[in-house]
Amino acid sequence: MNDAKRVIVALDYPDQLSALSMADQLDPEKCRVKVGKELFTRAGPEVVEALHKKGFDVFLDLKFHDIPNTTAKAVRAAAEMGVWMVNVHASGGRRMMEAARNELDQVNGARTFLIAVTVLTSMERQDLADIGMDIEPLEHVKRLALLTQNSGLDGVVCSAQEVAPLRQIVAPEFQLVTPGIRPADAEVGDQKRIMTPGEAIGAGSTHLVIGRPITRAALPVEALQRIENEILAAR
Ligand SMILES: O=c1ccn([C@@H]2O[C@H](COP(=O)(O)O)[C@@H](O)[C@H]2O)c(=O)[nH]1
Repeated sequence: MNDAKRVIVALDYPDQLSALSMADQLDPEKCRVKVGKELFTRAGPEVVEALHKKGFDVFLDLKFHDIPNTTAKAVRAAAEMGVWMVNVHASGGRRMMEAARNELDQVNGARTFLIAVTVLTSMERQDLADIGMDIEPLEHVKRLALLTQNSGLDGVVCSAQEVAPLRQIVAPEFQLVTPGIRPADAEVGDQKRIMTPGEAIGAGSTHLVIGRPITRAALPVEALQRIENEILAAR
């Protein structure tokens, strides 16, 4: 694991210009970037291509959740763009995830990581109850992580709070990608299941997805540097 690239900066911007101007302040040798629903819906594949030209590994975070055929073809389209990582929702089920895995394996030369979202880090027990699930987030995350692994995917998105228990039940190479990262002095916002960068690395997160604590900081580069220092100290 290249420790210098543990951080994935979420480029949650409403236009390509803002996203690329943030990217220009980052070093592709030190971090990766994430393109999510807002930016991709506004700017499309062009922004992914522009980030690739700048040398960044791109996590295309579109969280596909549809019938198996539609999801598989969307994953293929992402892989054909050459993204480093793409994701689906694990709650789409085994057949959906297997179809996505099989389709991805047919893309020549692509080595795109395919992972699945378990329970969104913005959700807590009450949110699961609201959608008819009487279960602790951790229990549901464990169940979905095992289903994801058994469906042949490379890892999951989960909270860093779940990393230590998940490490007990998944393979060592299974990736645990964790958003909901908040430095001690950062605003929590809409996230619920959070951890600091140091705690997340200490727990065994493979990659930390961090957006607003960097992109909305008065000095984003300095904010990222503080996070990198915290990560180094926690190793
Ligand atoms: O469970 C999830 C899955 C994805 N995300 C995404 O990560 C970033 C987090 O941004 P912050 O500004 O650091 O909160 C954002 O793009 C989400 O779409 C997540 O937060 N939780």
